[in-house]
Amino acid sequence: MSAAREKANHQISSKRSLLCVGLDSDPLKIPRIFQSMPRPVVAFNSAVIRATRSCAAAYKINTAFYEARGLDGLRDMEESLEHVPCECLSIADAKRADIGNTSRMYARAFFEHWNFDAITVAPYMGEDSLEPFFAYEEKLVFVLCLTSNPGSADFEEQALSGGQPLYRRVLERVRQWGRSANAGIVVGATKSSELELIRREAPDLFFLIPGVGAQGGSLKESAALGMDAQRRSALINVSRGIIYPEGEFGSVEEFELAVARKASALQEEMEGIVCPSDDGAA
Ligand SMILES: O=c1ccn([C@@H]2O[C@H](COP(=O)(O)O)[C@@H](O)[C@H]2O)c(=O)[nH]1
Repeated sequence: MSAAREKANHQISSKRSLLCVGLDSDPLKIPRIFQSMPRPVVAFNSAVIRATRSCAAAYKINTAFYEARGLDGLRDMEESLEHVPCECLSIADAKRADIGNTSRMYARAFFEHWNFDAITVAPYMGEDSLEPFFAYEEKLVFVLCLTSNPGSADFEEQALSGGQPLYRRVLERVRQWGRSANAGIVVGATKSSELELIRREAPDLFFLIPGVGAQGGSLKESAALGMDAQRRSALINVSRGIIYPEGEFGSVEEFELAVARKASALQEEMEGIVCPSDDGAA
């Protein structure tokens, strides 16, 4: 069993939460109080992490928000990763994969250099492009399956010659390729009508479910339909819906309070679904 998967599942059970906080931190959107600090994005991320630590099972760093700023951004990503509590799963939302030779370098970068627990990868180039990621048996590899965006209709939902949609072929293959339970898939929260069927067909995979909040997916449906039979093995990502609370903040503490309120409201919604027998009582 992959250590990363165990770590995530332990967090889900102990925090009664499937919450993955997305650190999609855009320097142009972060509150003014951080702007005058020496490393605004790192200060912002560490405040978000402090405010959400008791509710979050995982943190997802979308690398695009850091790569967009070149070396400064990568330094911020590296330093922010150090603030992610070691008990929580760290996910590099990098959506990589290339010919095997190149994928090995991507896997080394994210799993060895930065030591993320998990990564997102694209299935388009096939088995040899993903094998270098699955070779890290202790990590979790989330393969894009049915994504949350409208463009999922262009390829993922297209039927192959036998009538099966492409995303279901991806699902079938990922189940064969993963090792030591280190395989996962990404399914959008906006695709809740397909989520039930996908979970039935893949009872063993770990699900990463983005698209709640700003993209309109339902938290309750995604949580109820995405978990496995043990009521674990699913993470619901929320990025903008947590990290950018409305209002002006006079201090970091005020900002943290607003973020903590958002995170705990989401955790409370999930608690009764993760632990139904407790009626949500802590
Ligand atoms: O299908 C997908 C795959 C990845 N994402 C990523 O998740 C977050 C969602 O952000 P929100 O602000 O909560 O909408 C973001 O990093 C996306 O790149 C996704 O949305 N859908």
